[in-house]
Amino acid sequence: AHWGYMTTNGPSTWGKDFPIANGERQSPIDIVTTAAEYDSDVLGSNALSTNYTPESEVKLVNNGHSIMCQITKKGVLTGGPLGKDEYRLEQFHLHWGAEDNRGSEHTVDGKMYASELHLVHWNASKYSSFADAVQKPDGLAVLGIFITPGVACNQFKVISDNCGKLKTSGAEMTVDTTLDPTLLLPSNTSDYWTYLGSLTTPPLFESVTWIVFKEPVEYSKEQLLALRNLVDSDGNHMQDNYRPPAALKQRKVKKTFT
Ligand SMILES: NS(=O)(=O)c1ccc(CCNC(=O)Nc2ccc(Cl)cc2)cc1
Ligand SMILES: [Zn+2]
Repeated sequence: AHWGYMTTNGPSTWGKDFPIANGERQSPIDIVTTAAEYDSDVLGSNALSTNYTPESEVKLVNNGHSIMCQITKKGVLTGGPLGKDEYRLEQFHLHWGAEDNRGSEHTVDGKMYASELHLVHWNASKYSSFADAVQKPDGLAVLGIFITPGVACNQFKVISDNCGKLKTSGAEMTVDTTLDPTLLLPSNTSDYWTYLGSLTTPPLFESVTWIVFKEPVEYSKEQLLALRNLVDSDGNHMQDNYRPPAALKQRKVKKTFT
């Protein structure tokens, strides 16, 4: 059966088809803030920098386990733990709960946020495509942004206002409006945790340099409700589409702030 988030096909069953689920660098993790190591050279050498070109139209897909925005413009992430390598923005998507008390994949000292936004990039300095990079240990970089209920996020409106038209799995649509991925980021992009991990959904490849921002962004209750009204590939409400934290094993989490 297709993997999902229900009892019958959820995270505890993924190891059957994807044995790497119990690997050495799986994601997400619980970020234990006191154990994270301040690493000035992650910060010192060159600050993390994003250079995104605003999308002139927004391509949305309900892929059966999340809502995804496919990026067509050139967008580059570099610096920080990525060094000089340039990572190209490929897509972004989210994970969320049925209620505000859960929904993020990474947790901070055990605290779960209502949702988590993932901006997925692939290493264009070393590989020729996303598919080529997706299985390489330094192939991907994902920005993790925590979402908390509050004021509406204007840049996210194009997604939340169109969830109703993307109800069923496989639904796609192109919205003729601009979207600047930079405006989906928190105001403070200097303070983050970073560690080596994996895709948080099957195929769970251990190819991701994770960069999780400390500062959450706010979405309105209505915007969070719009996500919960999406329907997954089994015809159920797409909710609680998050993987719980995996074992840290022999890894260190670094932080850029004291
Ligand atoms: N939640 S997340 O941000 O960790 C995350 C980001 C990206 C994916 C990509 C899934 N898609 C994929 O794996 N595609 C693929 C697989 C094999 C080949 Cl050979 C080619 C393409 C999954 C989770
Ligand atoms: Zn994700």
